[in-house]
Amino acid sequence: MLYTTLAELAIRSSSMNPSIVTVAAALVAMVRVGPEELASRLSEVRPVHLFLACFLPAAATVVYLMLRPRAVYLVDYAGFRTPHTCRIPFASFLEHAKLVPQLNERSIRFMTRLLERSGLGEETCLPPAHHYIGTHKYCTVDAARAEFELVAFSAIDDLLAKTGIAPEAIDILIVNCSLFCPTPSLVDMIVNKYKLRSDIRSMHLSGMGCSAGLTAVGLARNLLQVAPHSAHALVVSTETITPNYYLGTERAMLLPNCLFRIGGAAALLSTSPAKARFRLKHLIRTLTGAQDNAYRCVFQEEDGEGHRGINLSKDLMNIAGDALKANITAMGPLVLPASEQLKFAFSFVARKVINRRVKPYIPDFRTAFEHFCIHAGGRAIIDELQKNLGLSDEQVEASRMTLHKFGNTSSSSLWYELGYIEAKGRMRKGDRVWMIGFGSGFKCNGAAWECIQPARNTDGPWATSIHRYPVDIPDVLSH
Ligand SMILES: CC(C)(COP(=O)(O)OP(=O)(O)OC[C@H]1O[C@@H](n2cnc3c(N)ncnc32)[C@H](O)[C@@H]1OP(=O)(O)O)[C@@H](O)C(=O)NCCC(=O)NCCSC(=O)CC(=O)O
Repeated sequence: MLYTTLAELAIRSSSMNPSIVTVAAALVAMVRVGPEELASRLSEVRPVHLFLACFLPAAATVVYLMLRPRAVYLVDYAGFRTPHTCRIPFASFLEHAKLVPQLNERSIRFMTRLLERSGLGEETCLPPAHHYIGTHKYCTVDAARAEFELVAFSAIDDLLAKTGIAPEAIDILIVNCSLFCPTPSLVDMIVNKYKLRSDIRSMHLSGMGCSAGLTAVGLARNLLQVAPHSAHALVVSTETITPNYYLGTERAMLLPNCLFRIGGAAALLSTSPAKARFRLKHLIRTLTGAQDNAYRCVFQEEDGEGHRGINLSKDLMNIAGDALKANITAMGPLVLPASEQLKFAFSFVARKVINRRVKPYIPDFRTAFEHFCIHAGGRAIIDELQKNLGLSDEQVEASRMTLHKFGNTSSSSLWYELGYIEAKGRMRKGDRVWMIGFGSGFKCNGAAWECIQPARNTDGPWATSIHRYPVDIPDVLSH
């Protein structure tokens, strides 16, 4: 009787733990049957039954553990600290542009207008070659390599110093850089510089646009599933600006000259939680390139006069909005609390069944994330996301300030933003971060991280300027 009561108590008090409930239930059953009946039943058990009873659950557990996806962690990351010598205030940028014979007065006026409205500040940087007069003559393959070396090697040096990981411990190396793709590849340059192992798995993602940083993280996550336990994957994300200065007069191709700036970041991922700072919870990739307008909205081409550049479509904001919708439809169920999902489901059903004019419910992602890193692709992108996701000014502060301080640094902008949040001391253990990248293709990639260990110091690209941020960014900058 006492045993029965104890077991029943155990069942009640352990309502949250199924294994305790199972053991307690077995105990109750045994007590109810009685010792003699139990002994006679046990004597009927044959060795084969015992073997199967032990072996099958053990085998199932081993198979489950082997097939279960391994958790992937961000050990740490480091952003390239832009040197003061590469700074390009608006006045210098425009004065320099006036000296480029291919650019006419109308183009200069247009670029001036764009810069004033772009959300960029006076401290963004261009690579050394863009500071020379007669720029195009200096934009050689050697100069482009030098830019990559400056950015990537500095970021990797910082990362290795921070993490204390030796280069030989790197098992996987992925570089994403969209527009500069030399041979030997950028990956080979890193292997050569750091004398990495000959059995390293290495990949260079080119032509994949500004959202490729998260594509690289997703690829690293997948490769880490089949690598030895506790393997390390180094991801380097950058865009080499040197060979991409547009020298024509097409407005849609002049826009990148005004927005893109030098920058890059290195991130170390591992399946080992030791020393890790963040855990990768989810990564969702959306590619809408099957639609012609989405495919062509960020397009490298030659203009009518043969000048090569990147054509940014005016339709980009609508296309990005559609890609975002598809991405959050997949991300939402994984991260949103049940209440938000129910509200969304009700509005969906109401629209389908009752009236199509019922406003669709946009889930409140602030219930799922404490921090947001939105690709700093341009002021309009951040404005649009802030509006669509109902984010506060503080929640988009990291994106706006990154655009102001560093410009559009392509895929590395997300890491500068994470760095901003940490440098401001806003990251807490357990906080959830949503990174949203956009880029040519057209792609929208999203990653959800959980903080395990906030940064211990503010060393990094924001170290010398964080005390001046946030700054006020007017819609139109007046000089
Ligand atoms: C450039 C802006 C800051 C300007 O903002 P404003 O709202 O103040 O002004 P606006 O939109 O009226 O534009 C000002 C003038 O520029 C012109 N204009 C704007 N965008 C243009 C475009 N893509 N092509 C040609 N002209 C363009 C407008 O017609 C207008 O000229 P007029 O007054 O004469 O009509 C903003 O439009 C912006 O942030 N756009 C998004 C930039 C972008 O595409 N970023 C993604 C980069 S790609 C990326 O990051 C990923 C990747 O590469 O993979």
